[in-house]
Amino acid sequence: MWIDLKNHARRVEKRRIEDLFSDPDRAGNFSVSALGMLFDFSKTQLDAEVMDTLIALAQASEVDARRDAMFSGEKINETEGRAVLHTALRNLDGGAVKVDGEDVMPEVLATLDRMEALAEEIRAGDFTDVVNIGIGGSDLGPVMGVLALAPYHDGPRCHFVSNVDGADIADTLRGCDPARTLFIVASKTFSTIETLTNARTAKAWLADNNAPMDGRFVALSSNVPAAGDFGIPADRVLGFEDWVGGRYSMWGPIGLSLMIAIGGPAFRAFLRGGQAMDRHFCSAELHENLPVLLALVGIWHNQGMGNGTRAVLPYDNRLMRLPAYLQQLEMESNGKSVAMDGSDLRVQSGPVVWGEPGTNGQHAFYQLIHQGTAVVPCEFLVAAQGHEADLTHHHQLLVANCLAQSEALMRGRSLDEARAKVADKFDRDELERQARHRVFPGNRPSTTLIYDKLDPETLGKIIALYEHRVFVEGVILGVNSYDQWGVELGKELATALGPLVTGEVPVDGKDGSTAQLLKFVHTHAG
Ligand SMILES: O=P(O)(O)OC[C@H]1O[C@](O)(CO)[C@@H](O)[C@@H]1O
Repeated sequence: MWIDLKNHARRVEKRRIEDLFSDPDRAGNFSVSALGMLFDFSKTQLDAEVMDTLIALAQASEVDARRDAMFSGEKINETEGRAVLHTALRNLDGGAVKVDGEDVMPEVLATLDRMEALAEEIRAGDFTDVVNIGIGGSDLGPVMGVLALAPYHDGPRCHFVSNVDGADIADTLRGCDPARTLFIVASKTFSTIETLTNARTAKAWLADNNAPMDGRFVALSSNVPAAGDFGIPADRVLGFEDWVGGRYSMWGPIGLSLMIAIGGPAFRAFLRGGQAMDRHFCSAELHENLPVLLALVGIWHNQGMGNGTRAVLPYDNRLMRLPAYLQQLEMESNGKSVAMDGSDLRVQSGPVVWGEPGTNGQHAFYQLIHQGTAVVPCEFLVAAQGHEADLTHHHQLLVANCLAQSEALMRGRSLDEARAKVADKFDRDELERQARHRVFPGNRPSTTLIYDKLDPETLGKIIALYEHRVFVEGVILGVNSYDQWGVELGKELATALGPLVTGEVPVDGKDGSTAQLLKFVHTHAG
């Protein structure tokens, strides 16, 4: 079937996407509306035959069966021997979920209640600032969510420190009052060097400012003993199980900073949004299933058309960290070249994901998207409504820009149109040269996800949509989307290089480049 996909790509490559709209039903046939959102993928080269192949691919990969296995607590993360049940964290009223025969829901719901009580205590206390210290999945979800739901904030200010670069914590703490700042140490393993280093610095900052440590730290971790060793008592630790992957963890304790910012009821609305997407994913037919369709469009572009990257372009400024969040979600999950069974992957691994919010990206990298030689499939996201009732003209302009971009990518501008644009400015010879620079090839694919308004429930739906998209793409590629062995080697080498950087250990046996860089550090570090 991979061959069929390539053959389809060859069949359609010269065709104009625009021409496909001579079929008056195209927009309706190549879009799906569910849960208050519309996913339009009609501005792509997909046609009924390609769709048949993609659906057949999903069926042959047993997406349905794998999905059911995931939701029922089977250990589908085979390389780590773990179940994958972040969905249980938002299963507010969905009944039992069993792992090794035991229902995990009573513990999940009790933890959610504890989390809410703690969040309310912090919101009602006299903290002005809350600093979440975490990295990767223990940072990107909460930071993305806190920015996304700014209109719902009524708690203390939330900051996020992730980078081991001392600049991150120093710049953050400069604006905080030691007497009124609470630290959240978010680390599933409680062993991540960046997070522990920052947490120790936070502790020292309190001590240096004669502020008590008591009641000033909360830990979010699966490793309660390690949090205890750090000095955070068990009653200030919110735990979660190993069946919640780091990049899928913002629905549970790791989302505490978001809950502190927006309050328990709004956080539960976020969970309800995720749960609604789970139900849709589990019940809708493949050809009407939002996550499946988003995944199939991704597979088509990445594997069929051979596009190595995809851009995520939210026309929603508060989703400014969504591209970064999706980079981890998608690239840590599906950036693999070994299949689940240990064999070499016979297709490309998942694509590079990147992006920026519109309209800012338009004034930065859209030049390449429109006129560069590589085709970058674009995924637009936009709300029908903004939050700023007195600034509707801004929102209308934002929407117009979003729609204009997908139209421009598809239509392009022909040489004749370009000539007409500049005909009165140049003489005949110069006109030809100038016109060529103003040609847009067009025929560049994009999809648009449009929703009512970015409220907590909608954010929950969008994030769960992308999570399941990654899962479906992973199943079709044949990889394990839930491990991340590719991050290990760098961590090991950084630990080994530490004493070489400090000079405790001589630089022996290193490659010439690394040795030269170390030498520069030693002579310039001051
Ligand atoms: O929450 P932890 O255990 O500190 O891990 C942070 C991040 O590090 C990784 O393990 C590797 O980058 C991510 O998967 C994870 O989100």
